[in-house]
Amino acid sequence: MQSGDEPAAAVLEADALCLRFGAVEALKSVSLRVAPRQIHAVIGPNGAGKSSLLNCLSGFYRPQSGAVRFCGQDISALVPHKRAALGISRTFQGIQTYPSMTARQNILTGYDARMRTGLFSALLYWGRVRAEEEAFAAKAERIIEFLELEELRHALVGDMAYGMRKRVDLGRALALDPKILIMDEPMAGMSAEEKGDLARYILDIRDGLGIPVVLVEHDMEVVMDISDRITVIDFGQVIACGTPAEIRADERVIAAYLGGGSA
Ligand SMILES: Nc1ncnc2c1ncn2[C@@H]1O[C@H](COP(=O)(O)OP(=O)(O)OP(=O)(O)O)[C@@H](O)[C@H]1O
Repeated sequence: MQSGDEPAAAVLEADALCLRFGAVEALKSVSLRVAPRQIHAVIGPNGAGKSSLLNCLSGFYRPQSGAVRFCGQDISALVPHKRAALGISRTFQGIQTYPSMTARQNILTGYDARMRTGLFSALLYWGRVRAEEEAFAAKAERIIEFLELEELRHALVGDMAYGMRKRVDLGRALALDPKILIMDEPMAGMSAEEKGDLARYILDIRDGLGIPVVLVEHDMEVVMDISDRITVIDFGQVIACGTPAEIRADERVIAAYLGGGSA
């Protein structure tokens, strides 16, 4: 685990984001900085603005003001697939896998966004396409090993238990060769055992792959166990940011949760 000290450089940074939906102020000047090799959780009661923040980071929502920076570059104007191509990968609530495809095929779909060779040049440079495909197949195999999916490599995802489907979904997100991984409620709907497994993979993603993770999660036990840093949002505002120990002792956080949070 990292210390609670503010690190020098941020991989991903939100700076004073303001997001409105009509009269609803979903985010009121929200800032966040994710350091290298950091698991950074975003928590808060229902409707606090957590998913809105993730959507601003990955480009699905465009805040009215504020900026999003990735490795120092202002990416506020970039659409989601351009952010993905830079290395900002994301998993969503629920399942994003294709049920009629195998685990391996699903993971390979993650590479589609990275294929450098377009259709026209593919016709001209068949060899280059083959080389690219072989490289992706080798990488997919490493992800299969990393996520311990060897025995399910050729199994149809639609036949798998929920936790395994979520694991394949994570594999698809890792196929992007991300420089950061954003996860929206990854533990939702999982059994205690599945949560334990996923928590271990998230820690391995940080420690083994060196990829920082931003996650929104309602399971406080998991959040407190695996996070290096936690940002707490309430009514669209950051009310606290610190280590799990600091957040646990924070009076505003306790009040926000006891005062009506169901998270
Ligand atoms: N696309 C949208 N259109 C209109 N209002 C929205 C939209 N997305 C979010 N909101 C509103 O913005 C506020 C913040 O919602 P958001 O989903 O970000 O909260 P949350 O913290 O993720 O909640 P939960 O934990 O319940 O998922 C809420 O009042 C919500 O109704």
